[in-house]
Amino acid sequence: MTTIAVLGAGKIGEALLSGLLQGGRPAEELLFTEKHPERAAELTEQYGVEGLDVASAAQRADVVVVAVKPQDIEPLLDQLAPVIRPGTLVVSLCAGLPTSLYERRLPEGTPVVRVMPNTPMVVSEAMSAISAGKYAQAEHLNLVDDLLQTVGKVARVPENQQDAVTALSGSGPAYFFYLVEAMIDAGILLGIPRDLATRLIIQSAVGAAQMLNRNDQHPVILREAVTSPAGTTIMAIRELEKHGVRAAMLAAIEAARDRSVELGRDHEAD
Ligand SMILES: NC(=O)C1=CN([C@@H]2O[C@H](COP(=O)(O)OP(=O)(O)OC[C@H]3O[C@@H](n4cnc5c(N)ncnc54)[C@H](OP(=O)(O)O)[C@@H]3O)[C@@H](O)[C@H]2O)C=CC1
Ligand SMILES: O=C(O)[C@@H]1CCC=N1
Repeated sequence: MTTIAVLGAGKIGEALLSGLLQGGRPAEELLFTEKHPERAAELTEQYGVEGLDVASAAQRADVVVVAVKPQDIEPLLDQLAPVIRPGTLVVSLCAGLPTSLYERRLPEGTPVVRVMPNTPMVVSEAMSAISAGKYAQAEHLNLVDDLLQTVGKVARVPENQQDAVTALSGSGPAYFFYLVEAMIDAGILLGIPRDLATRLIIQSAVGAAQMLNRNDQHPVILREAVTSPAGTTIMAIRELEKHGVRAAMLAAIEAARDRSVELGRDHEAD
């Protein structure tokens, strides 16, 4: 039995708890900590998972998953450092934070794995990228890989790619939601009722995602197959190009990468 404590059961922490439960992990093997007692009570009622304080969770956990905002890491490490048991595996889900931060602040030799997951974890379709810290061995990386495979797909990446990965797949679902939102608005502009516009666009997104997921055709080929000569799609593509949507996407993802780097810099050693 491997006991996993999620420290900070907010959006991604809750997604992980619910994904692991859906993946068949028993509630008795999961713990969480939360700042607000009302939220902790709600989560326990909904998932049957026990909420504890950091010290009690650290006493019982074999794996500690850190899922607080990067800006909240320092007080959490202050709480964790004196109570974590030797050999406990620390898994960080935090954007920007390097494994070296944990290695510096927690007892010497603490194994750390940095992970960038995403919220489709709630439907067991997460994309998680994992990187080993200085003291993490193959067994630690394998354990995290197995754990995350129950909630989606896993890629192993060098830690120096994690800021870019954060910008691509960590934030990635938000870009798709944004696009869906904009397309539904376009439906409203064209006089389609919101419910119908929403159904049309969501099913188009689901179908397109499944075609992409078949892995046998490049997105360009799929787009070309929709784009008839002198037809409707090419008129739309011309507008997208005119408005610089591709360039906007490149600049947006670069800005997200830069913010991830900045979040890590805030916690560099003096
Ligand atoms: N949301 C996402 O799609 C993704 C997020 N991440 C990363 O996951 C982390 C969490 O993000 P997200 O879930 O969105 O953020 P949330 O703010 O939703 O969740 C963090 C939770 O932790 C609580 N918290 C803060 N400090 C402590 C503490 N010392 N002990 C216990 N609980 C604490 C917060 O309470 P309070 O709100 O009161 O401060 C909040 O409920 C971030 O580092 C983010 O970079 C990674 C990938 C995707
Ligand atoms: O926006 C954020 O900072 C977090 C990290 C990746 C997705 N959400």
